[in-house]
Amino acid sequence: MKDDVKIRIRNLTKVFYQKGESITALDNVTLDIMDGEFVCLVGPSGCGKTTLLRILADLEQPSAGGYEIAREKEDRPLQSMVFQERGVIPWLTVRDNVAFGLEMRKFPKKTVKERTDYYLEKTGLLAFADRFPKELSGGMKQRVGIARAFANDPEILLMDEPFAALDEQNKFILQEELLQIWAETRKTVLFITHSIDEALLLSDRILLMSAQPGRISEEIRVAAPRPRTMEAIRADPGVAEQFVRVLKHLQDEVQRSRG
Ligand SMILES: Nc1ncnc2c1ncn2[C@@H]1O[C@H](COP(=O)(O)OP(=O)(O)OP(=O)(O)O)[C@@H](O)[C@H]1O
Repeated sequence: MKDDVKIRIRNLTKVFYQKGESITALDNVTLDIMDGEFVCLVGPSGCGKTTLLRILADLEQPSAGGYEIAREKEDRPLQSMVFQERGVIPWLTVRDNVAFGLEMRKFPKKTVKERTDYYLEKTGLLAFADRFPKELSGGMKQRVGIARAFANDPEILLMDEPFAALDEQNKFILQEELLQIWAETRKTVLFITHSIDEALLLSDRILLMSAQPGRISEEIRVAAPRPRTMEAIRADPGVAEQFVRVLKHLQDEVQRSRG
């Protein structure tokens, strides 16, 4: 694989069969994601975003085509996934949730503690390390999922609308925390969102998908300088133009799929 390509997707097609009908969720998707790139997938509901992530997470098999994730270290998991919900294990404390992947891989106790503490601190969870998920707010639970994903030190991170269920205030805080951790680790991230603001704040590149069957129909490079804040993004005229472009794309695709 070319040096700096982290995820290479070639002619990926996924067809689901249900009750005698076939649904083409992904149609011939070809795409390279570079090492350390933050890419957001945006598209109308049902266009195949989650299907693409699930294939890259090895939870679903492609019908045709394939993908490759460049491996840098042998002892790393290929990918960690952060979901909108269901991301925490209810019977484990916050600390044990974050340490889970590392424990499974049988790292020395000292390494597990150091790495767990580091990400607990980064996500503001150190003081809550001994609590159980039912004692946490929605925002804190999402922090646990993020801390665990980064602590695992995977080759790539896959995030499926991790902030969608949070209120605006919490969402802004978590988005900026995520950006800080990402800036330190420079993990390759593929992130699904329905929020144009979120995509513009986080991404190096936004991939716009067409309504079913899902294809990548356009890409937008977000040139705004980093580190970014929502205030700066909202005040940037270039970004405002890109907002309108993404919005128009979504409106056109929704119209097309209805019509
Ligand atoms: N296991 C499955 N069996 C049958 N059809 C499926 C299955 N999983 C997904 N689909 C169909 O594939 C299409 C793409 O679904 P997917 O969940 O990937 O879309 P999405 O873009 O993530 O949608 P949303 O934005 O609403 O979450 C949809 O039509 C969906 O109904």
